[in-house]
Amino acid sequence: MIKVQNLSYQIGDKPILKDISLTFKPHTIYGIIGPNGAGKSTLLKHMMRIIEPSSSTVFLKDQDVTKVKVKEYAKQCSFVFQENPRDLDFTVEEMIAMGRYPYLDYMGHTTKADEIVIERIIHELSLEKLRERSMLNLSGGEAQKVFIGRALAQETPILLLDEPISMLDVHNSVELLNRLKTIKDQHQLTIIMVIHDLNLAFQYCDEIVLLKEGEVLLAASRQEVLESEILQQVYHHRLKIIHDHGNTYVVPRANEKEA
Ligand SMILES: Nc1ncnc2c1ncn2[C@@H]1O[C@H](COP(=O)(O)OP(=O)(O)OP(=O)(O)O)[C@@H](O)[C@H]1O
Repeated sequence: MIKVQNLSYQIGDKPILKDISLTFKPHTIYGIIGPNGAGKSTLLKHMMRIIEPSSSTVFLKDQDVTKVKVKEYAKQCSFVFQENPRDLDFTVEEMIAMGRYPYLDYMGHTTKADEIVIERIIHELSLEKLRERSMLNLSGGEAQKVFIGRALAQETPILLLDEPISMLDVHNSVELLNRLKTIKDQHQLTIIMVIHDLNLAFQYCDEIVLLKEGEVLLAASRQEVLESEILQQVYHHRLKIIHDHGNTYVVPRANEKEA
């Protein structure tokens, strides 16, 4: 279980996060949503420790994360950043293999067990045809899938993803979200992702955290958030909510800006 407690953060005199407290439980997909600049990535960066949180604000299994060794943290939490480096002269297979680094011995050797995981991830993300290709000449979407594969190869109980589908086409987005849902169910994972696509957020996320101007306005089940008027107010846009054969679709209404 990962928990954020009274987390505030400012840059200069600009408050970016305001007293955020959230508890993320296992076997749940969380969608962090909110308008541009709301503080979504900054919140995730604190949980990733890209921005080292001040003490007693982020806890992993009740332990202050600032006291957890980086390699130990890497066995518990894997990340995919919003912007990933593209100038990496490694093959796709080598990149996925990097996800195994917390488990390697001091010589950095992979074992048969590591190779089985790497093969499985390559297969599950349909990366077979790209496995020998250099990261240098992949498309944006292909590279994004590889970074997600590297995180999955870490086999952590917690997965933090900053806009994991931002570069993927419709088919690849849905395929990836289906895969995440399956591994969440199989391994009781906690998946926390920043996601802009409200329609997909409400189809795949069990819980929604709605941020605005550094504050949590609502953290609740997707159903509760859907039923709340606050969603349309925050985005200043009317949304059409369609229930069809057990699915719920959230669609922005064209030409109807202000809610
Ligand atoms: N280094 C920085 N210096 C000044 N302001 C910053 C810095 N980093 C982030 N900010 C500001 O902090 C706020 C929150 O940024 P953040 O990237 O967390 O938002 P976000 O909700 O993820 O936005 P988006 O949806 O556009 O990705 C924004 O107003 C941003 O301009």
